[in-house]
Amino acid sequence: MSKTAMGASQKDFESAVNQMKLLKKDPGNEVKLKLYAHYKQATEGPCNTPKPAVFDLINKAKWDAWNALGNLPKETARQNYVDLVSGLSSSSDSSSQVKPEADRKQAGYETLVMTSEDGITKIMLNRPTKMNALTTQMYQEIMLALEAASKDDSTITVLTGNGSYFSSGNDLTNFVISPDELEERARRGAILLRDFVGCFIDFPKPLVAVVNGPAVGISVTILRLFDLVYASDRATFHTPFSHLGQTPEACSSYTFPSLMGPAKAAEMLIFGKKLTAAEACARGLVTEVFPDSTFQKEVWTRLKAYSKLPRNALRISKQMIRNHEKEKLHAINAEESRILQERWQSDECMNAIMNFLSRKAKL
Ligand SMILES: CCCCC/C=C/CC(=O)SCCNC(=O)CCNC(=O)[C@H](O)C(C)(C)COP(=O)(O)OP(=O)(O)OC[C@H]1O[C@@H](n2cnc3c(N)ncnc32)[C@H](O)[C@@H]1OP(=O)(O)O
Repeated sequence: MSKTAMGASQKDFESAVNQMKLLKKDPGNEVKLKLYAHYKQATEGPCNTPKPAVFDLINKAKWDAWNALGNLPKETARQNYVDLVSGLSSSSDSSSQVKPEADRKQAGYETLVMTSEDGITKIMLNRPTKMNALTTQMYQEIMLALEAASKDDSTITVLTGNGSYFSSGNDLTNFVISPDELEERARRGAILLRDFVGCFIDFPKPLVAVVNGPAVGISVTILRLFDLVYASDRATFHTPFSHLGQTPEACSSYTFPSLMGPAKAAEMLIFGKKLTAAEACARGLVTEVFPDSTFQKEVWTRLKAYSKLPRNALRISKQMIRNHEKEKLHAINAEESRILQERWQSDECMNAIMNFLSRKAKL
């Protein structure tokens, strides 16, 4: 359907709304937000509801999209909605029976690649030239991806990295800010960290880390919140918090001592000892280590077999194992985030980051 001088009729609009309900292919978050915004504008006019809280990510993204339409007339919003749906329907009509890889990829993420196939949703960190260092945008996209994965019809969710690293942890340029912004940014950083870790604590389905290479910082500490951790023998596990003037996060101040004993946990979390994959496996942080040459093949064969197990049984068993600790983990997460909010404003932390950025220090 194309634009006419009269614009789309109410009947065209209603038919587009019905067509959307029949759409088989997920159009991705970006398009869904546009559709939502134009639907609201067409039916209710300019955005008229209070802005959701900053950590209510999904409702805030929806509100932002609607609010961005300003005073766009209802008729124009109706026409835009009809055009958007028409574009989606024709592209899904022309899709072939066997979907190519690009089609299975879900749109709407800039820093991740998210795919769903064979009962497995894979979230791949996708900043290989920066060793998958985690930017603010990436933390937010991972939360959105986990939220989507928790509701899709897959059995297992996997997090992995593209390129040679699993992840080099927090992107240290997240802290490159002027001194007058520091307090506010530290406050927002602590909220983001708490919400990010909270998504892993609450994730309802079996969650698997496919650790394809070295892992640093938060990409190590978060692993204890996964149900399976498979590692290549090329992977290393490094938490250099003290070197950075920082302190443990992702509940590791509690989970690591309970997993490996306080003496071994101290070696990692206080003194920054880097572990090989075999050492991490011996300490219970990693489930199994595979030779790098056969890593992907062996791991994905295993996961495809697991994904055929009864979905609800897997989910309920995961929740039974995890639920005992949930409340405690949320409390620890909040406390660790609060302590880091202070640390990020310390001279020790600022100096360490400046050293990294001026290349005086590398881990
Ligand atoms: C909301 C906030 C939540 C905060 C939660 C807190 C978490 C704490 C942590 O995660 S602490 C861990 C922080 N990570 C680091 O300290 C790692 C820093 N990086 C390095 O030491 C090295 O880059 C390396 C050892 C990971 C890899 O070294 P290598 O020599 O192999 O490669 P390069 O250094 O040349 O890296 C290639 C480019 O990638 C950039 N980069 C890598 N990691 C990070 C990072 N963590 N932050 C920012 N940038 C990173 C690196 O700068 C290179 O970029 P360039 O090509 O533009 O120079």
